[in-house]
Amino acid sequence: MYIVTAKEMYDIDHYTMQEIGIDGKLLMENAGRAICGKMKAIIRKENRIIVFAGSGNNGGDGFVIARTLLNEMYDVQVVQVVPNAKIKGDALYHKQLFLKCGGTVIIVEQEPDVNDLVVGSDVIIDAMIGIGIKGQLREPLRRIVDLLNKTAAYTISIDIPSGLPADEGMHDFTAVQADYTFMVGLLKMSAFLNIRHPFMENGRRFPLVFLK
Ligand SMILES: NC(=O)C1=CN([C@@H]2O[C@H](COP(=O)(O)OP(=O)(O)OC[C@H]3O[C@@H](n4cnc5c(N)ncnc54)[C@H](OP(=O)(O)O)[C@@H]3O)[C@@H](O)[C@H]2O)[C@H](O)CC1
Ligand SMILES: [K+]
Repeated sequence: MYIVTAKEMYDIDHYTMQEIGIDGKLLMENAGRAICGKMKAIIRKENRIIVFAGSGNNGGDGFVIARTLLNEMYDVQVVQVVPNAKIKGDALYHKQLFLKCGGTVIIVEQEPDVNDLVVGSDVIIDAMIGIGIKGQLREPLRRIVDLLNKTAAYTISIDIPSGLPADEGMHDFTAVQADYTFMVGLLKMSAFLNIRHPFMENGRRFPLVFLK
């Protein structure tokens, strides 16, 4: 079993893209589809599902997941937690595919009633930030994480619960208390550090799934 730091994961991704030649868009597609395949054991067609998508590639994974679920007739929409200008590169490509497939993207800064959306949902998919997190969560993510942690909806985090530090060295933080976490590629060190214990003590599980 390999457990990697954020830097090691980035090095492996870089090697996969630059040396092997697999395009980043394809890596993202594979990650999102593999997670969807496993997720179907947890979610149901009648569930109202919201994907919270952030600005980086973790958000890109979220757009792939949203499109895959939409195309399989799940009731899913995306809440984008950053302005449009922040979505770039591979994530923007997958956002556009989702929109062209008929998907709905609600942008947090234009939507005052995110709370109402969350209250009316059964499943939250947290694709706001993965291993690219730096320091403590900034607004509006901090407020959204607090909101998600109060909801009764089943919360599934992609790669790591948003806000959880990717590596050692940080102890004061706010993060999503996930009911389930799907890790992308390899197991991340953050899952094995003492810092994750408060998330378990709060009564929510943090199981790991290793996806090749
Ligand atoms: N391993 C694989 O096979 C693959 C993994 N993928 C997924 O990609 C993420 C890592 O993607 P990356 O773009 O490097 O980073 P993130 O999406 O986690 O986050 C970057 C964005 O987050 C913003 N940010 C950073 N710190 C904060 C903070 N404290 N508060 C708020 N926002 C923050 C940052 O914004 P800036 O304005 O600071 O630049 C970034 O926009 C990995 O976890 C996997 O899920 C890929 O799909 C490829 C395959
Ligand atoms: K996440």
